[in-house]
Amino acid sequence: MQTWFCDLSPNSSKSFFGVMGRRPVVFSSQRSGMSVSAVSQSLILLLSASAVIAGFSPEEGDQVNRFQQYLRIRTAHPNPDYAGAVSFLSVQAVSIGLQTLTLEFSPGKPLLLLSWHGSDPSLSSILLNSHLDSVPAEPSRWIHPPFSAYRDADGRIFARGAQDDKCIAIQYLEALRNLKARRFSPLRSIHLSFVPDEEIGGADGNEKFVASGHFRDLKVGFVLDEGQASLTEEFRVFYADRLPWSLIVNAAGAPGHGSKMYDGSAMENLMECMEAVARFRDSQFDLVKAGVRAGSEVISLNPVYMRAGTSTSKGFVMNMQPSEAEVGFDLRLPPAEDLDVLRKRIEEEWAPTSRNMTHQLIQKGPNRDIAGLPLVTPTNASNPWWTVFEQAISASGGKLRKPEILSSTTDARFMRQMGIPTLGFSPMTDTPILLHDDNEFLKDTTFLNGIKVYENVISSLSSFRTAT
Ligand SMILES: CSCC[C@H](NC=O)C(=O)O
Ligand SMILES: [Zn+2]
Ligand SMILES: [Zn+2]
Repeated sequence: MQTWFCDLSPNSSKSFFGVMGRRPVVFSSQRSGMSVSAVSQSLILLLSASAVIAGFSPEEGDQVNRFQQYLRIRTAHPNPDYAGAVSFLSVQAVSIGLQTLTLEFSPGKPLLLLSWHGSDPSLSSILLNSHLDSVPAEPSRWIHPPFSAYRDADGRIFARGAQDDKCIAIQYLEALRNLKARRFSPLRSIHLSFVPDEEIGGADGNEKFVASGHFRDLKVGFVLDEGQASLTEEFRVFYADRLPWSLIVNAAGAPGHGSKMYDGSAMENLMECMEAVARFRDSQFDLVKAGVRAGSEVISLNPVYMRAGTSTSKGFVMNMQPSEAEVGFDLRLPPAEDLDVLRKRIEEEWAPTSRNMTHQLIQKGPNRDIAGLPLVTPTNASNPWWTVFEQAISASGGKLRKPEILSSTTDARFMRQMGIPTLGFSPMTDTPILLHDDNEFLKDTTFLNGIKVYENVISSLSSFRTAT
């Protein structure tokens, strides 16, 4: 493994991320001798710009300003500016006094790891995770450009990533900045990971990180990762993700004249598949509509593409029935679901070979932890971390809604796979849920309140003695 000193001067990010060696490459470590002059150059640039915002203290104005700066980095797929994001966050980390380490498990996909060492190294650490990347945005559909971080008269800050999940990245950092200023001293080490590629499945990001020696050496006992906004005054917390599957069904059949009705065409076979799938989908959705189950407690299933027809440079041929047709589905399964039952249903009802159908099932990530258990973090007294977390939320004057399963899927599943208790939590109350949506925003006051919540949560978790 190679080690590189970090140069945080404004123009350096392209060059130092361009250097590759055997994986993972360690690019920087403050401890191992970061260039002071290069860092201070960036710090002067950053810290001299004190932001004055009416109604906020100078410190709060600066915190909002730093959030906006991070939001302006173009981290959307398919070409996220990982180097820019890591460079910005590294400068923040140095200004706070955190140890920095940049890892690269996959070329061009850096992972930033920050550490504040606790006074009792025999205790396990806590890890605060967020992802660097964002989903794309369609600027024409936004009322303010998606990478402007425009703050309107109501304090709403518009940006792709404002909720998902650049807010928590800066809130973690600002909470640590405040704790340092209060001379807080953690018993347990506090680590922050900023990982690439969560939005596209995490295979080159967190999945590789948790399997590495770097991760093992952190001795992580508990993880906080992203959650979702809450429409009410209660915070939401997530103890599991749904398991993501991609299903591709191919149907074959005799081609024929568009005017002829006959049995066994590829399209007829595919329609049979779609009808069977639609019946199952209704059975699940009806449970949600009737209020019997939450949306994340059923199996969701949605067609995401269809491919069929005989096409020429002039378009589809309208009087030919094709010999092949294909449909792709996004499926999400609650964590304790019996996978074999669903596999059997696919084989027998949705894509039976007897109807000339084949299928491909791609499971994205693990569904069991290293002990063979479902990827679920207990939210009761059996998990002392839960108790500490819950009490810290109450102590900060917050209320928690009943713990939920997350509808979608995050990198938390990789930490749960290692048997580490992991909660999904983003402190956003009274906020519309706008992740992956147009006009994603977060209010400045909600953002600032989240910093206070994390101060309580992080200080409690890192002072907690009895769990190992
Ligand atoms: C299939 S894993 C992809 C992870 C992605 N995460 C956020 O949206 C999701 O689609 O849920
Ligand atoms: Zn996210
Ligand atoms: Zn997302």
